[in-house]
Amino acid sequence: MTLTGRNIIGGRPEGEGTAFRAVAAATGREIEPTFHAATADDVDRACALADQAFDAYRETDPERRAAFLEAIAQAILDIGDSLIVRCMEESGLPRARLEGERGRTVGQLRMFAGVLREGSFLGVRIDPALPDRQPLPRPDLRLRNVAVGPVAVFGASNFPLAFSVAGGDTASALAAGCPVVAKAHPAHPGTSELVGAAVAKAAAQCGMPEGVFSLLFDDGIVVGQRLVSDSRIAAVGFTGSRTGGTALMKLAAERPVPIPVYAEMSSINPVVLLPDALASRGGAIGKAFVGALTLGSGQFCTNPGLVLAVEGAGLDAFLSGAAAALEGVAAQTMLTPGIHRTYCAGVAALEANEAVTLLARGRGGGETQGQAALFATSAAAFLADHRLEAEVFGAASLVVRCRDIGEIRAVLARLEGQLTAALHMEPGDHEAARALLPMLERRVGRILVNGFGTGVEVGHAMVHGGPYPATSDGRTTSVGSLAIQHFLRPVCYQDLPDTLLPRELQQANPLGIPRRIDGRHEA
Ligand SMILES: NC(=O)C1=CN([C@@H]2O[C@H](COP(=O)(O)OP(=O)(O)OC[C@H]3O[C@@H](n4cnc5c(N)ncnc54)[C@H](OP(=O)(O)O)[C@@H]3O)[C@@H](O)[C@H]2O)C=CC1
Ligand SMILES: O=C(O)CCC(=O)C(=O)O
Repeated sequence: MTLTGRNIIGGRPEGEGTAFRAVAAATGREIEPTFHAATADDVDRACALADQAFDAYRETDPERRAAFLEAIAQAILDIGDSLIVRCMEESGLPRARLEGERGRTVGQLRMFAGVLREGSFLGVRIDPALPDRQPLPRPDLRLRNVAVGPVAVFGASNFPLAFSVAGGDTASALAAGCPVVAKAHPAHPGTSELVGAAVAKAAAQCGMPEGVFSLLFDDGIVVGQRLVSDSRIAAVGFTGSRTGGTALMKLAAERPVPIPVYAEMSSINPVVLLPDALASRGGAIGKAFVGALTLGSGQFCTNPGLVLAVEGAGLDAFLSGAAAALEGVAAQTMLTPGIHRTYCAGVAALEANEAVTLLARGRGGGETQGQAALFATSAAAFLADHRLEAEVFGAASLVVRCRDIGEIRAVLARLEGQLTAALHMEPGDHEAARALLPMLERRVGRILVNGFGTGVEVGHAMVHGGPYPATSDGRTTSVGSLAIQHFLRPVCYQDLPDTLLPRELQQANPLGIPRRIDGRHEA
């Protein structure tokens, strides 16, 4: 497909706004074609069409929406290798990673098709009338979840496929019955147009209303701000920086009608190395840790940015194993010049901190490449300096040397909300781990053992979330089937005649979906 460089509004390429070009991540050179940022009129039209599409789209049969999601998945695969090639050029990410990410994107869309067919996302609850109840009769009460309305989705720079135009937020919003207006990340506009055209093609094939999906470009923040401020937008999905996410939360909260922003933001993902694990395999954990730290140049919100351990021979073995592995790691191209600059500034700030020691660095590289780095400090210094808790987005991590488990607890108690926490343990560490679990449950969305949080599994039991600032709303997840809850809200129907009820609530259960009757699952 030839790129047009134009927004996709109601299925058509449109727009003559400010021109900009994509930049090749590896060279910093501009790439063809010229893209056009959405104007105020473009944003208005995309939102108006989404609003017009909403009522028809939200009442489409779950089966039709499932077929639509599957058609999007197929249309993305049908783009073929040109999608991977363009994405490699724009993001600097390697082929194998992007092919895997495409598989995840397609898998995610298909998973939500399965969620629609299974039906429990509708959350149907029925409390049948009790006309003879004393002292008062009970009315007939029937609850189902409905779609919230048009959703604005912000593509993420670090996952140009799985967290972007047809990524998790778009898949869950479309599954819920919400039209989507996607804002392409300016780091990969060509990839975004290719995927956006695939979504538009699938919408046309499946006879969906034209406003069900639009894609808008911008190389600044104005389009995103207009979108979040538009009265027809009912919710926002975002993956990116804490600065960007909190700015959008503020904007959404200040609207005449405030709306939820589901932002997945910063996390340093503490890794706790417990004593027996360190004693028995400290060096091997160090090597595995470097693999997780440097994957994708560390540009993951699940990157292990903080390591906590009690001082001793086991920690020394971990550090030697990690340093030896890190010194062999080549510098890797980072996603954008801005992300590279921010990473270098974060590393420089750690280097300049007198309480921090540089333990090892990866191999040096070119102007756009991130050089991995491992630092250490004491628990006392960490507790005294809030700056050491800041996310350095890239392959840098800080080891906090603790005198005992009590200091590990003290550091964990200080941490902000996180996406993940990892515990490395042997059976002899179980008691120590048990004592840490309640503290971790309060602070993180996912607790894992003998591994690292990078590479989130897409499934039904996944939580990719966590208390603020990991996300704007720790009650939910942005990966996995539960993410559909972002874009649903419950409505109760009291004493409606059966013929007026939506089909999922009708007495005969014509859709054959799981329901709770009087608090119990229907047999
Ligand atoms: N923890 C994580 O998962 C991630 C963290 N980051 C962090 O974010 C930094 C920048 O990376 P980036 O991916 O561009 O993330 P940003 O949060 O800066 O941007 C994400 C998207 O939001 C838009 N945006 C940002 N701020 C606003 C605002 N105030 N109003 C409206 N829209 C806004 C951006 O537009 P535009 O780009 O046009 O300005 C972009 O489309 C990284 O260096 C890293 O520190 C990044 C990715 C993931
Ligand atoms: O580790 C992953 O697979 C997902 C990471 C993520 O959500 C992010 O970096 O934004």
